[in-house]
Amino acid sequence: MSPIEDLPKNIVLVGLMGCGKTTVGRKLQGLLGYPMIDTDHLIEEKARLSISEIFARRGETAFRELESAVLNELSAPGTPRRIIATGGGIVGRKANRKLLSRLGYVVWLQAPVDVILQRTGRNRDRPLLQTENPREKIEKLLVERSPLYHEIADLELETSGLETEEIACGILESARYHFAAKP
Ligand SMILES: Nc1ncnc2c1ncn2[C@@H]1O[C@H](COP(=O)(O)OP(=O)(O)O)[C@@H](O)[C@H]1O
Ligand SMILES: O=C(O)C1=C[C@@H](OP(=O)(O)O)[C@@H](O)[C@H](O)C1
Ligand SMILES: [Mg+2]
Repeated sequence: MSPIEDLPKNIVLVGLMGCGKTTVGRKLQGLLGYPMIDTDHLIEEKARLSISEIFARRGETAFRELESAVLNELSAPGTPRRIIATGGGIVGRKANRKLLSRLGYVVWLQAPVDVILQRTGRNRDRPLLQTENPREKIEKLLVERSPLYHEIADLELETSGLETEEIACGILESARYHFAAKP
């Protein structure tokens, strides 16, 4: 596989919780050997609290403020190219969508609701899903957010049934094609 350095932009992963942004981001890092950043991890470092603690102690609005602040920092000019995994709700704000579009090649990772439920049911670190009916919540978020992901996506990828390595390789192949077609 040829190196990513020929790609002119970051790779940005968006999509609902459990679609594999963090995991595929790590896989891309492994394949390419250059840094992967997860906005949720930057938020946790900044707040010195876990995502669940931020939601519990400060509320979702405070979390969204931190998320926008981190995205602004990542958008500063002159930063080296990276793989950026985002939190599923980052597309909620219009200003964030604008920054994400500018930041890189945006990949929307998708999965059916059943698969998302299965993948996210393994742990309790997603406060939005700590409800009586997580399926209903995922369905609602899917309806609300799908047009927002679509608005900024350069690539839309269904991930169910695919290994994370296959997804990462597919992203690289598509990104190369995209930038070759549009230098
Ligand atoms: N393509 C995949 N196939 C199987 N399991 C996956 C796949 N992508 C992610 N997972 C698993 O689903 C869970 C959620 O993945 P994660 O990367 O945290 O998603 P996100 O960051 O989009 O919320 C993790 O346990 C991860 O190992
Ligand atoms: O969809 C959301 O609003 C959220 C998704 C989470 O990230 P992942 O999509 O990586 O799970 C995390 O940012 C937070 O729990 C809120
Ligand atoms: Mg994640």
